[in-house]
Amino acid sequence: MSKIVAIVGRPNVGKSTLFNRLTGTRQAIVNEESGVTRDRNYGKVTWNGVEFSIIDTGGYMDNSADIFEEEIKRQVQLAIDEADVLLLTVDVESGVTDLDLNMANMLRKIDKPVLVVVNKVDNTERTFETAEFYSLGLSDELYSVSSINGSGTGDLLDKIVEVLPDLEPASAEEEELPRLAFVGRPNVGKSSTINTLIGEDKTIVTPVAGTTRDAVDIHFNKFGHNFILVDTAGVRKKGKINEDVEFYSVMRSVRTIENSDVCVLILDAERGIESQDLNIIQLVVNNRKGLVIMVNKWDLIEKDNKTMEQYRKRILERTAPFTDIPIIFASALTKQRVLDVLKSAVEVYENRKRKVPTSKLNEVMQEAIEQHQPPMNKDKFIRIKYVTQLPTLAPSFAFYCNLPQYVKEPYKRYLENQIRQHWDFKGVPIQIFMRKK
Ligand SMILES: Nc1nc2c(ncn2[C@@H]2O[C@H](COP(=O)(O)OP(=O)(O)OP(=O)(O)O)[C@@H](O)[C@H]2O)c(=O)[nH]1
Ligand SMILES: Nc1nc2c(ncn2[C@@H]2O[C@H](COP(=O)(O)OP(=O)(O)OP(=O)(O)O)[C@@H](O)[C@H]2O)c(=O)[nH]1
Repeated sequence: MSKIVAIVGRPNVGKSTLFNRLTGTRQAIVNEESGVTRDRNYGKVTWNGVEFSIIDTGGYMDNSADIFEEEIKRQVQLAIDEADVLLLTVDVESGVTDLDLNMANMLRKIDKPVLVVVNKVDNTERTFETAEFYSLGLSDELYSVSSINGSGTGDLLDKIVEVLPDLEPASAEEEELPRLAFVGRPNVGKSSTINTLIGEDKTIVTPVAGTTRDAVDIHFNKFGHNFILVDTAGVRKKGKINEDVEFYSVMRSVRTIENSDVCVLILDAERGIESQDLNIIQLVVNNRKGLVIMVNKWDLIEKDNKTMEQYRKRILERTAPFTDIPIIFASALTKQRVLDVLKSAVEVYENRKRKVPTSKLNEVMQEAIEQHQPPMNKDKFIRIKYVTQLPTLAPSFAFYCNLPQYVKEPYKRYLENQIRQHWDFKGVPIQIFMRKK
């Protein structure tokens, strides 16, 4: 089960610098070619063996002076709804401001852990200036950090791990059921699809209340398979605000995606695939979950015998380099192909569990490597000796070779494609590692 930490704070206090420091990465995966937008706001951290996600709530708005306080309030409220632990970040250079106080007021009313992080404490003198933040009335302890040089962040991470909720692992029986999630922008037809699926169905076992909030998972049976539909309440609850903003759709999707095995991304056929959809796909891929794309409202499209293929191509142009994705053209309204979506999700679930025997893998891949050797790098020959599939939950492969650092992205993509050509990993992100041998 997922654990989510959100960084909140007014503009310019250093949220994104803190985020980069805590996630230990420069998450600027700007991949212009593939059209996959960068992922500056979401990252995974493992500290003392505990894994959690961090979300930076900043940066979605332009930083002009006329930032609406209303907008900031909404962001904080959403972070409060969606996260398990909140980091209220403040800036020792500017001291306590009205906006800090407003946020503190909102955060004081909730019963989730809130840590006050005083940022920009770059040297000892500045430590003496942090005391004024006790006036926020939020905690007995302040965490003084310098996101720029890293000081204090270890203590902060220790504390985060300490206060994260202990989520009971799901029961053994539940562990084995495929967990499916429906995600997508507002109004694409998520609720309608779920209702079409479970509407009059009498085989629903029980709605199980989520542990941390009002998420409801529904046990469900169709064509001999048992499933869990993840977070149906979150989907079915009507949005109170205009959520057609990237931040909201991503933020709302994080926990749902993390708690699933396979995500069905629903698109509105009349709108096609948009940048927010790509963000959601990025989130699915980062979490190494399975993916099915459902193009909903297909009943509204004027079509001939080429429409579907053209539509499919257009989507895959945007998701590249990940293009081995099932796409189903359906209508929740007329029920056309809605069951195919479910079938496809089950296939993807099985694909994600696929384990390729090492001998067979080497047989096929050695041949592929012989046919197309890794390009020489700095006059050096790269020799790939053998490959194994790692015992991870989602498929990942380690190629052992003499100079792993010299094997570049295009060649890794070649290896991945070869794997995909020989075994069915449709809908499943694959990781390729090069290791020294
Ligand atoms: N001296 C010092 N400056 C810092 C520190 N952390 C961040 N800054 C600077 O503060 C400025 C704002 O940092 P950001 O991380 O962009 O702030 P933010 O809160 O994410 O801002 P928004 O994206 O507008 O919400 C930048 O110039 C940073 O270099 C720090 O620990 N010490
Ligand atoms: N024509 C047509 N309309 C559809 C279809 N599926 C959903 N709709 C309509 O699209 C609108 C939005 O559907 P919802 O199921 O509420 O969408 P949602 O994604 O759950 O929306 P949010 O709760 O806002 O996130 C409703 O008016 C539905 O009747 C479909 O397959 N065809």
